[in-house]
Amino acid sequence: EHIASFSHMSADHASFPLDSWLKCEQQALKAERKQLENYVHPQGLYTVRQTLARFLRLTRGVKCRPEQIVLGSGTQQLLRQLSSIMNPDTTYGIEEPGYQRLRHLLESEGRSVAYVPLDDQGVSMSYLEKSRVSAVITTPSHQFPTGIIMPISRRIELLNWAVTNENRYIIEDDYDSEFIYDADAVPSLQSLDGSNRVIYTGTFSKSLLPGLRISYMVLPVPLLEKYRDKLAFLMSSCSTLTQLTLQRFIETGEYQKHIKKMTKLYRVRRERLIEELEKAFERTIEITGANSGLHFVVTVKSERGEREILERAKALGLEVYGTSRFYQQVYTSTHPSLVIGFARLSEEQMEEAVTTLKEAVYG
Ligand SMILES: Cc1ncc(COP(=O)(O)O)c(/C=N/[C@@H](CCC(=O)O)COc2ccccc2)c1O
Repeated sequence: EHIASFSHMSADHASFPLDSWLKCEQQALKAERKQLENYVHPQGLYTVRQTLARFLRLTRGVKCRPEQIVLGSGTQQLLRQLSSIMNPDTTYGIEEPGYQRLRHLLESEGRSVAYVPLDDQGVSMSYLEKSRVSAVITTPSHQFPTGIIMPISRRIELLNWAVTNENRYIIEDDYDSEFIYDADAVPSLQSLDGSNRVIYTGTFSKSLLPGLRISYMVLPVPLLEKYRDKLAFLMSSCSTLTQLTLQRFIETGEYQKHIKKMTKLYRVRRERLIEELEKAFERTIEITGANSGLHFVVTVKSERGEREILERAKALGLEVYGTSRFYQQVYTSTHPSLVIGFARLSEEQMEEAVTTLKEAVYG
């Protein structure tokens, strides 16, 4: 067992509003027996999609009708469905560094994949324009793992890139968009898209629990028609009970209340952690990508490479991940960088965790 964890792969489960979730679940079980006795619409219950459409418009400016939403048991399942209705010779662009599980999924489906390097504003347009990528998968709200927030100017450039060729798409993975600290929420790419180029995906894994397995995708109308042609045989892949519970949880305002509470809690934790890190490491670290999400990146000036630092951290009982795991290419950098998550780190553990990290890096 770890003494402390900087894992970016966990939400703060201790703060999950179990009582109100259970209440919504019991109400759903009682009031919606009919729905539970049958198979529901392949895209998920229409009434749940109505709630989600309203919620996405309110929180992310996403413009869509319930018909365009597909509920799924995780982002990977939705991407698998999407890649089966898109042009088979699409080349998918994955951010480098980026979320490798989506790359593995696309490769396992035999799709062609290329990597798209980043600059300090997100996906590099100069690279994209020269590449054969026709569908770029991007995480503009808090780039995974660097934490870059894509500014509006780059979003416009990206949309212009997409409209210059009708085979081009942007898959906006709005992961980690719920928690924003010292930055204004930037409108989603989908809300700026007037040409049916953006497929918007999101998940409740971070704001609620990854184990609920409830994620969603918003299809532009032309792709919705393809979805109906090719995938009408599918059954909804996420539990009807979870769908109905989530609907109540949103409709009763519990969800927004939870986000407000967690944003306050995470903001305090993030500030405390940054203070502790700067105190312990003085000017030998650089902290980036800290303005939103549940993790940031710490780059250290140390002769030790990432692998050695992680091995030492492990031996000291500290869970922490490096950024090289998010590169398709071998990543050799002079200064190793670590993904520092703070969702699961309590304030009591913080000082010890930082001291242990310093021991791993410089000890
Ligand atoms: C970019 C990106 N997009 C979507 C997802 C979520 O996918 P879904 O849960 O299937 O909808 C992840 C999950 N990334 C996960 C793993 C990252 C890694 O492999 O190192 C981390 O996910 C969680 C982190 C905290 C709390 C809950 C989940 C994604 O990193």
